[in-house]
Amino acid sequence: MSEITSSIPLQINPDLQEERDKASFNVTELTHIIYGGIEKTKKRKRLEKLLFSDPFFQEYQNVRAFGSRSEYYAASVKKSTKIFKLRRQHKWTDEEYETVLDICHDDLALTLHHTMFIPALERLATEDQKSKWLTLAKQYKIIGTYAQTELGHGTYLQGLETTATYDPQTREFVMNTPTLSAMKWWPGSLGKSSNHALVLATLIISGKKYGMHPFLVQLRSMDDHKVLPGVRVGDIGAKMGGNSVDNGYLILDNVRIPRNNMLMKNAQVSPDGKFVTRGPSKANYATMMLIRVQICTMAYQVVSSGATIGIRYSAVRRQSKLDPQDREPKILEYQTQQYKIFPGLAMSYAFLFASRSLTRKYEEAFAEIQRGDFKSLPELHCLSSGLKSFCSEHSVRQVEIIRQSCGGHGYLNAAGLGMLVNAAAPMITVEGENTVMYLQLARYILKRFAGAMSGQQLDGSTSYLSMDPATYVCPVMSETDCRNLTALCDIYRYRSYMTVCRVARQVQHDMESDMPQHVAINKNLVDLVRAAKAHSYYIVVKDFVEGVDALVASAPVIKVLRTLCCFYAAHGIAEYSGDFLESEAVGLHQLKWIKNLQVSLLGEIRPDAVALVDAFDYHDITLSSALGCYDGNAYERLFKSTENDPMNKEEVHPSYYQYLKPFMEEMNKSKL
Ligand SMILES: CC/C=C\C/C=C\C/C=C\CCCC(=O)SCCNC(=O)CCNC(=O)[C@H](O)C(C)(C)COP(=O)(O)OP(=O)(O)OC[C@H]1O[C@@H](n2cnc3c(N)ncnc32)[C@H](O)[C@@H]1OP(=O)(O)O
Ligand SMILES: Cc1cc2nc3c(=O)[nH]c(=O)nc-3n(C[C@H](O)[C@H](O)[C@H](O)COP(=O)(O)OP(=O)(O)OC[C@H]3O[C@@H](n4cnc5c(N)ncnc54)[C@H](O)[C@@H]3O)c2cc1C
Repeated sequence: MSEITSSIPLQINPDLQEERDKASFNVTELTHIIYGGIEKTKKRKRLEKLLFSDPFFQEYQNVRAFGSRSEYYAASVKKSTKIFKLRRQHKWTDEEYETVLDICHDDLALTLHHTMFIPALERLATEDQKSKWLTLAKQYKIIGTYAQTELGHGTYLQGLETTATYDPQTREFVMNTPTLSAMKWWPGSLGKSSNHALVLATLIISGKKYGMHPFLVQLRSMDDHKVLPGVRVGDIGAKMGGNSVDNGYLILDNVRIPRNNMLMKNAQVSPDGKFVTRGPSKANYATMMLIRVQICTMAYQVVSSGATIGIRYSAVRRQSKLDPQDREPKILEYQTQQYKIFPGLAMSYAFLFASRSLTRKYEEAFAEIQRGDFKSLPELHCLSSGLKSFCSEHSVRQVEIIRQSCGGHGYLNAAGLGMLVNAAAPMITVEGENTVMYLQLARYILKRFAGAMSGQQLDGSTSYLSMDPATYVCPVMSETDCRNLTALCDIYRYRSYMTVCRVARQVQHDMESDMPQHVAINKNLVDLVRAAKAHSYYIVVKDFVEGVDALVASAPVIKVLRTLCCFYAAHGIAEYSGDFLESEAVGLHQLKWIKNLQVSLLGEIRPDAVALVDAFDYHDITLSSALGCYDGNAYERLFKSTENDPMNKEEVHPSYYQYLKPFMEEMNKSKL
């Protein structure tokens, strides 16, 4: 009788335990730092226990892995409603609710209601409108989405074709989709879930266009969820990932809504059709900025989840030989394996500090904006655009590298990595496609650089553009200097300065050669994006260094974070060495030292790798990975996962009787 069963051992895999035993720092201390203190960690654990004691959350994983699209969507609606009900029952604060969403770590079918519809009402509605709709939305008496993107335009908001034409006779707006390309296409939770949508449309009064404004449109009956007259709505189809969400299309055929359904915090239309605006013209873009900031945090969650799976698995997977006399080593021993996974580990901590710093700046600026002071808006728009792009681009790429580092098993859904990559991939596109967002930052940097050239004193994230480049001497004079975080940060700053300076000069030169501005800009777009990336890299490194410097923690925790920070900065210089050399931020000697350091840091990080991912403290259900489970019993869990596979339900699959059996019979009879 075979001893092989699909039961999961009760004990931790000794290979993983060995890693935990040799950690140089206290994991719990780092967990508290990551989650903002002991109380917050405890609260998160309580919420986790409450959620995951319900067997539904375990069952949900199976539907996610093996269910049809429709079953997955239905389970996700159930999950959303369960969470909404729990929120009411336990009177969760907004912060507690955010924590629950982080724990769930998965696209909820009704996610847009929470992530965009409510924040948009908060930002774009008047106080009167809020007391009506925000209250209804928060009580889930209406379910809404944010319908901005159209089939023809997502990026270029001035090109949106949906119209809201004011009719002063009836004091209504007529909402219309005039062309195929004008139909709303992509909004999450639109296809099947929402009964309301915040529709972003071009306002027209007496034939004159007044730009993009938000309008609340009811789509479905509140009695039976049937689609209302004049409305056509549906799901846009299966996607690479995120298939629990019903991204939808919407066609409005001259649907009339009351005047008060235009959200009028930033601009009003009076009953007799007069248009009055308040605040800057981009005030209606406020919700997008919030989500861009949140995407940086999502990028941290994505890459830290990937790193957790990759590192735990690499500590229990043994393969090949290093020492011919010894047993097969853990794959984590191979330097090449460390080189694939540790950049993701270091990036996780870099993005933790960078997203924290960005969120703080956002909250400060948002408070000012609420008071009617918009002075920090341009800086915040550009900082969030750049970091959203940088963090999403790097995290998605890194998790794919980690997936590859897990060999064949990384390709299984049960590994959790493919789903993670596919669910995270849209971060690159949503809330402003990354290239477009980098270019928003580049445009701002060019203006600031021109200001600095004309003697303006700059503040904020671009203040370094007023530096005198002639004073720069590479601060790394010896191999030991390479460990100096301030020196590494200075190298990034100078590389960014030079990249900006070069493209600014080129654009200026092209324009002085009588090239129209738009031609000169287009001729330099690649370098403009490169400048925006260099600036964003500098900001992330700076936030990491400053974050670690400001930490109040034990010496071992500080030491391990400084090592990671050093590795993150050194790895970036090695990876983009061409840019660093070209800008003369480093010379060949320094580059060689930094590359050597990068490799030797792999060995320094190695003993703490498992502890560093344990500190993220992800629940197994949140990670949803047979390879990355806390107990390290990866093989048992992989085998166990096959039990739920509908392919294994019957010993003989129905397709055998339908196709294979008759085919085999035919083949056996054949004389050929
Ligand atoms: C694990 C999880 C994984 C995945 C998650 C996936 C999905 C779930 C999450 C979210 C759902 C996604 C929801 C959406 O995608 S909603 C749709 C989002 N759409 C966009 O973001 C559109 C992008 N386009 C734009 O924002 C704009 O069109 C633009 C590119 C910025 C250009 O705007 P435009 O009006 O044409 O302006 P310009 O003429 O180019 O610039 C004028 C001036 O305005 C400044 N500006 C632009 N935007 C802003 C802003 N938001 N705030 C402040 N200022 C802004 C711009 O810098 C320029 O300034 P100048 O001083 O240079 O004139
Ligand atoms: C999963 C998912 C969920 C979404 N959810 C929502 C939602 O809830 N609500 C909503 O309204 N929308 C939603 N969207 C739409 C999303 O916001 C848009 O797809 C996004 O803004 C990008 O716009 P686009 O698709 O028009 O890309 P395009 O602009 O067509 O981009 C295509 C290419 O053109 C390039 N390009 C475009 N303009 C420029 C330029 N000016 N300079 C240089 N290059 C340029 C881009 O860099 C890119 O390479 C969602 C999309 C996805 C994938």
